[in-house]
Amino acid sequence: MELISSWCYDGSLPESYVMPPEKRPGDLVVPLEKSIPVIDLQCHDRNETIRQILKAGEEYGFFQIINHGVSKDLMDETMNVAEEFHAMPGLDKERECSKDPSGSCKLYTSSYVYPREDFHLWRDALTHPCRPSDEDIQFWPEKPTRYRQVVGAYSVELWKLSRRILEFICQGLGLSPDYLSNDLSHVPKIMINHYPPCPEPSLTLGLSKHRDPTIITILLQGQINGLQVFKDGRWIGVEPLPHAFVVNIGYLLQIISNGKLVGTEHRVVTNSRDARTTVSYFVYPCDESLVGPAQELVDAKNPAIYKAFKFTDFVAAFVLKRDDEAVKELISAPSCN
Ligand SMILES: O=C(O)CCC(=O)C(=O)O
Ligand SMILES: [Fe+2]
Repeated sequence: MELISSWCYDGSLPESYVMPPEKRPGDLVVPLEKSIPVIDLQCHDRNETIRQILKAGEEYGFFQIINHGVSKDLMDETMNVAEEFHAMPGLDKERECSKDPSGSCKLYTSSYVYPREDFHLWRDALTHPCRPSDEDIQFWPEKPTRYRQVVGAYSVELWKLSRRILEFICQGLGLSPDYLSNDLSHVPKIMINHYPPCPEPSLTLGLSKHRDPTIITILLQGQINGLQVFKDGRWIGVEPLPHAFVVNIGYLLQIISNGKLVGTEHRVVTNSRDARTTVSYFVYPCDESLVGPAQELVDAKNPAIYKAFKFTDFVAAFVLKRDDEAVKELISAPSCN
């Protein structure tokens, strides 16, 4: 595995990145729709905010938030250290990401399963847990020098923001506001994605069409286009808005909400001019958590369409094996199989 950002490539796309024609991105420039809702969290009418979040979660599975309480300086600093990290020499990056013998801090290229891929994706990524307590920080990169300080502060703010959004969602669903404030959401992870300029954006992708195996994801996407959402059979672009966060409903929350909210598929296209760096904040359950439709949302009129499963089993089928049949088997209620 060699990081894309470490090569001196000769201007052409290596064969191993060329996707089969049916998987290629097609239209790179898609409408940058204003339709993905932008929600102002400073709105003083809490019920109105909840209504907007629920509607966006049902219709798009995606929304952007502004006036969310995370300072612009901290967002800018986080983006700066994220870019500085990926600009370091490859060996430095590898050294900075090998501090934990259990491998909690990972640097990789393309996806987790690089050796088994039919084709590779045009992205490098750094990921690590980022719980608000200090226990994870000892394994984080120490270079760039401000990494721990800035990403530490960012993790604290994103923890608070994620709690707020989860509370809104729970209330909107008619659940107790703290329904998700437990082991279902207690394992946040940061992922710093880097998509270098790509010689042939029409032949490859930064990230293939996927759903996030999360409860929710909160994304800092910077100023460069690239994120697209699959809605009603077509791709729509998520417009970069200064200092907004993009929030999406994860596949697990789709299941917990018994299909009321949607964990919409999305992808990342590359471009030949600008490098793009993004910071994902993934809200995950603990490994042993049981995930399934909330009982409060299931009745004779709304029978469960999913059954409960252990989060680790989901990771094995969905992330590691990428086996659609195994996922279906694991999550579908017996009558839906
Ligand atoms: O980089 C982006 O715009 C999206 C990243 C993403 O979808 C992910 O990390 O799951
Ligand atoms: Fe994603």
